[in-house]
Amino acid sequence: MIEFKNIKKAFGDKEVLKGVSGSFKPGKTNLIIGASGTGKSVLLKILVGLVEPDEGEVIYDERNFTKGDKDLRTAVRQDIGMLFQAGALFDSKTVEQNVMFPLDMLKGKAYAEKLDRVNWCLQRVGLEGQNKKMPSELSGGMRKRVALARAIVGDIKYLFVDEPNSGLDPQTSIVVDDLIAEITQELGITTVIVTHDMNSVMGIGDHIIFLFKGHKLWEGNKDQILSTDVPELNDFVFANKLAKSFKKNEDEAA
Ligand SMILES: Nc1ncnc2c1ncn2[C@@H]1O[C@H](COP(=O)(O)OP(=O)(O)OP(=O)(O)O)[C@@H](O)[C@H]1O
Repeated sequence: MIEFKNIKKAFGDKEVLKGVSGSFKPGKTNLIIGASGTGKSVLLKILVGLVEPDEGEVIYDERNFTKGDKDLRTAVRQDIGMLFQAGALFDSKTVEQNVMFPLDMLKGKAYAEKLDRVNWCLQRVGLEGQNKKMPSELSGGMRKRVALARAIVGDIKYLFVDEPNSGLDPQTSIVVDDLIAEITQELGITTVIVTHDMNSVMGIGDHIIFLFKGHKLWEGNKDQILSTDVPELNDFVFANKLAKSFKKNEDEAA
């Protein structure tokens, strides 16, 4: 389980996070949602230690990541897999080399052992036998799956994903979302996804945190979100015209 308590962060005089707390459980896809600029990515970066909070703490299975020493932080980091937008594939490396990259950082593993793990991950994301392909030969959805294989290659406990569907069409997005949710359940890992894609919310939102202007305004699951009476969340959920017209019809029928 990942717990975060009273997280505050400002950049200059701009307070981005104003005391956000919560927890994420294993085997679940946990989503952080909210409008643009509301602090979702900053919270994600604080959780993984890329940004330090001004106040508050992050605890991984009773290990205090914020206050822990270097060894504790290194141990937690080794349990973390990341699939971030900026973490694109290396264009000059093959699929196999890309996925193996995190394992190459760890000393003491034999190549055959690393290759076994890479092949297992590639098979799990539906890319068995694509080892020697170059990223340029793959579709956007396949590249995302390679990045997912790379994120889980290190026998992780926690998976962090920033906007998994950016640049993907709606159908491919669902395939990637479902794959992340299946892997989360199978491996019993704690997955945290930042998104503003309502399809993801409705498809894989086991646990959802809604951020608004630096506060956690609501939390719940995909079955509860449509009947929320929090106006700011309603505006977010029913932001597009199609969803608005559904809502209007439902309200009129009630
Ligand atoms: N390193 C930084 N220095 C200064 N300001 C920053 C920094 N990182 C983030 N911010 C500011 O913090 C605010 C929240 O940014 P964040 O990226 O978390 O938003 P977000 O909710 O993820 O939005 P989006 O959905 O558009 O990605 C923004 O106003 C952003 O400009």
